[in-house]
Amino acid sequence: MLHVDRLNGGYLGKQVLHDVSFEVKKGELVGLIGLNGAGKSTTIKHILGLLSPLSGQIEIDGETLQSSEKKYRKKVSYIPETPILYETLTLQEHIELMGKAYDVDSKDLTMRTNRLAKEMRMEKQLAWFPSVFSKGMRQKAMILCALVTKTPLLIVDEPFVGLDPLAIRQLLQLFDEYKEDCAILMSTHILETAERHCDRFIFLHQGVVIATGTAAELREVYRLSPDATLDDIYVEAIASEEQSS
Ligand SMILES: Nc1ncnc2c1ncn2[C@@H]1O[C@H](COP(=O)(O)OP(=O)(O)OP(=O)(O)O)[C@@H](O)[C@H]1O
Repeated sequence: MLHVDRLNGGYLGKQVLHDVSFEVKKGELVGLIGLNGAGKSTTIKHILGLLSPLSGQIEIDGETLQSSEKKYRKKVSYIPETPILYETLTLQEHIELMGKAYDVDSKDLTMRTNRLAKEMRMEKQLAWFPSVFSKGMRQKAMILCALVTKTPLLIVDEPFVGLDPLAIRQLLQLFDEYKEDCAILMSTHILETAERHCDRFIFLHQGVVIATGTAAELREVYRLSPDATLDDIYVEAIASEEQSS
């Protein structure tokens, strides 16, 4: 669903990503893991088309920004780490705006909204303005806005910050359903949760992909015992990278 091929990118005068290649297939929830400053958000900004690559290609469900910007943008939705909401629109109006932007059939939109609002315990809040939302409610609002679109690719940046334990569990269940016919790329530092719910992992270090695979595959790569956690694997990956550089 998502193919990132030899991506070199970053900001004006500062290359951050070096030959980054990976893919996320339909049916997968893939964890993008890296230290602070590793380049996770920069990778996400490139996939969302907010930054232009120096070289390389990004394809979502057969489309690139070059082949058709409009089609490409409709194939990806995004849950940002920091909620961005319009203070003059209710949550319901935010969702309607998303529906229009992504051409979601109005019946489907109503059905998805009702269901997701119920599951995320946000039914009452549909009529509220963001100014009266708690931090967690703002985050849940962003989640609802992204999930109603049902795009082939969902990108999620640190989704658990500010959510209560029940909401985290509900969100992970929603991800499980969402990925049945879509793909999800999730950046997170919460390795314990990632280990339990992600199908595969991409380790990004100093703008370079140093390893990809399932937890079992990565344990083999780093010759770790079968009970090594993702945390152990990640620490080993960084140590061996720093030793060899
Ligand atoms: N707007 C910007 N202009 C220039 N450099 C930037 C900009 N944003 C980030 N960077 C740099 O790009 C590099 C990668 O940052 P990025 O935000 O992608 O890291 P990250 O992996 O998402 O980190 P974190 O886990 O802390 O969120 C860092 O060296 C950072 O200083």
